[in-house]
Amino acid sequence: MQAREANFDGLVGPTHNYAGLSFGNVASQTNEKSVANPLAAAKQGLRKMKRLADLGFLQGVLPPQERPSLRLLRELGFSGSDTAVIERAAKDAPELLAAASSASAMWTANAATVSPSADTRDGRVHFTPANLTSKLHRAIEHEATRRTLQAIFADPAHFTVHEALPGTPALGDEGAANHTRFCSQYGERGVEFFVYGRSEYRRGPEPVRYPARQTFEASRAVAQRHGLSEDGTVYAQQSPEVIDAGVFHNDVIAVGNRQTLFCHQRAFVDQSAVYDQLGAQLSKAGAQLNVIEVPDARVSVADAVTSYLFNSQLLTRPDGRDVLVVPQECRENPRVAAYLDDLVVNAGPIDEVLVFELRESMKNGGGPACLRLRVVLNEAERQAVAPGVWIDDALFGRLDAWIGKHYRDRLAPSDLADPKLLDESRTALDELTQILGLGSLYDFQR
Ligand SMILES: N=C(N)NCCC[C@H](NC(=O)CCC(=O)O)C(=O)O
Repeated sequence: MQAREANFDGLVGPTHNYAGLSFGNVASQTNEKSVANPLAAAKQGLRKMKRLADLGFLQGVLPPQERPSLRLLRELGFSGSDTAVIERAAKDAPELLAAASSASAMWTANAATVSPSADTRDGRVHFTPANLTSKLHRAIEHEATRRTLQAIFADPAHFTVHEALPGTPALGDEGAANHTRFCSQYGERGVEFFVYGRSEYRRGPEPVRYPARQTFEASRAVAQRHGLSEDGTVYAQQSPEVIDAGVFHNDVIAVGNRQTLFCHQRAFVDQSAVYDQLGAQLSKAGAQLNVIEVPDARVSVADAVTSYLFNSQLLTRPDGRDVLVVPQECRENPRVAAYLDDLVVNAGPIDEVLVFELRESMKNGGGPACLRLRVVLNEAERQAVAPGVWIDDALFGRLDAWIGKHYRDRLAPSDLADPKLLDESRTALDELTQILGLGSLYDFQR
């Protein structure tokens, strides 16, 4: 059956800020306490969506979550009116207020793991929202993510949206950032590639400096509940040394699409065995794996982490050409820029590089690939998606105006103490659900 890949980007929320919440994510730590520009952040992300939609890609949008999360703050013991809760948290535990205020749901590669219907036993598209247990500010996302996915992918004849896995270290799950699907054509049965950072029960190498967020046990559980076949599944361990160098998700060191895996030489434990296994499974699905491996000598892991070369989107255009969507930072690093120039000249599978300015998100460790959730859909499934979330000229115009009306252009860490931010945020989100036609998504609307 014919199918296409859709990308659903997270719309940056009005509380976008730099709180240094992600230990192990170099950009988040480096930019802690710098002043953010939520308006610019949201517009940068929206422009990426618009340009990709203009190029003929199927482009959707996922709404931000309600922040600050009063629910979290109340669960943590702050009480009284909403204003009193925020003022008290700002005074007694600003780090908890920051966690409750993060706009991190914008990185929708961490929203869920998605298996297309061609791969699943029951022929439905399966979604498992990621529990994101590794970080408090992210562990509070999955319930709202599930609600949003259910509102958008509502038809049970086509879609199954699971609960997140239990939130415990043994089952740490970071969603599609550690999952790649290979196939010959999108609508054909594919091979789903799960990359984990550590295993809770099988002894193996582990990073020593920074946390491994994804476990083998979580990856396997997702594959099982999605009803994937053994032939259609490959597991690999991320190299612990690169996690210790700041590669907190696999999508910071590798990206794949259809038959192509674009990755760094040091991405995986026992890398050649990983290629062999992937190649063997993929050949059973009628496709031949093509690996573009970037040598350390040309681009170091440190360069990959600062430029986000591998946090690119590898997309197949409707005319069959493959394009690589990279952040501006790749052009600013001379070694990465030279590598990309050669890649295109050498007439490999990548025909064109598209460069995007995503500085506000990048400063928190979120590149083009972090900002999107891939969902492969056949025509009937595409018809069943809530219609208001597809980016076209009209929706772009409405969202652009909505951002301009509601977002601040400056948000310093001390501004999180301002209770007006909650009202501004709720007013904006209330209007947004009408724009997207998603009904009452948020707690404050219920
Ligand atoms: N690689 C992918 N797919 N996603 C990137 C997620 C970045 C996010 N940053 C943050 O959450 C920083 C928030 C702060 O520090 O304010 C994270 O570390 O989980």
